[in-house]
Amino acid sequence: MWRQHLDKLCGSLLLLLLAILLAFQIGDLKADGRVDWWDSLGEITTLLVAASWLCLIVCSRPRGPVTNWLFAGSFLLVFSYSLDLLDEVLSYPDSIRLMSWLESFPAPLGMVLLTFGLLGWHREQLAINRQLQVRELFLRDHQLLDPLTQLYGPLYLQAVLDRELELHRQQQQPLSLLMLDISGFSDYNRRFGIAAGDHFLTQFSELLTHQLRQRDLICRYAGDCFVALLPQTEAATAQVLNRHLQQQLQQWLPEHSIELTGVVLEFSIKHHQLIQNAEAALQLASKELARAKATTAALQVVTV
Ligand SMILES: Nc1nc2c(ncn2[C@@H]2O[C@H](COP(=O)(O)OP(=O)(O)OP(=O)(O)O)[C@@H](O)[C@H]2O)c(=O)[nH]1
Repeated sequence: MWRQHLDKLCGSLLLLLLAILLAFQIGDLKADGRVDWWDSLGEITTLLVAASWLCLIVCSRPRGPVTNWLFAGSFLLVFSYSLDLLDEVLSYPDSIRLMSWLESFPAPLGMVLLTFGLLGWHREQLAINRQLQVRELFLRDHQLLDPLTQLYGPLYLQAVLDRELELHRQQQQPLSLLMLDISGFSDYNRRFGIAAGDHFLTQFSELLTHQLRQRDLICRYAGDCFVALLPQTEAATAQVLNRHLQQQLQQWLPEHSIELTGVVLEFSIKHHQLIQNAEAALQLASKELARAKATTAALQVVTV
């Protein structure tokens, strides 16, 4: 997991190194007797705790905005506390205030960023919990769940889509379906092996689960094909979601030529007689997906 954050880690380490070099450039070493060892011990402990937060974040979090907040927050703490510790062994001329600012300002800013990140993490966790609660209702029926990704399978999707189509007709509310295919996945399997492919599918399913809302339903429709059913959603929102997922995937796997091909079916009230049931809708989406792949379009939008 930490490899995903290599760019951030290198950039941050460089910044810290530059600040330390600057401190040695500006400051002079204090004589031994002037070092307050108890104070230093406290500062070393604080620095180690902040550094361990940073390690935990890079080892356990996928790339994304919430991780960026958490990373930036904890890095600023590490930055501030490192310079604070240097302050114990270096003394700076009274006329130069720069080191004092670099020591003092990043810590409170880091706290604020960390708080934003924790709020995001909290929201994410609530969304996952909600998904888990809904899933729990169906756990006894193992046929409905895909054993690898623990997402719903096509049988459950079909049942819910039939119900949603009925509601859509009765209540005339917008409804969209996003079908996504991972292009280049068989190549990924060949290069890295089936186990790595399985891991990829599991991670991708988690990414989908994080990105969608409480009312959305995510299913693994076939091997590398996923469907998100988006009630009360216009096609434009589904397109934004698709774009967002594309970006996440590019960041996550920049070195592999894996891409998403998507189809958005927007069920319009006017044309609803064209699509009678879930089976017909899924067949149409599969057909449009094949067409999008043939024309190398990233996304096909169809109103039915
Ligand atoms: N690791 C792994 N691979 C799977 C699983 N289910 C299906 N696959 C593989 O997924 C691939 C799906 O085939 P394709 O849709 O032709 O793969 P693709 O390379 O993405 O081809 P295009 O979508 O046409 O670009 C096949 O290589 C399957 O072996 C699974 O559970 N785990």
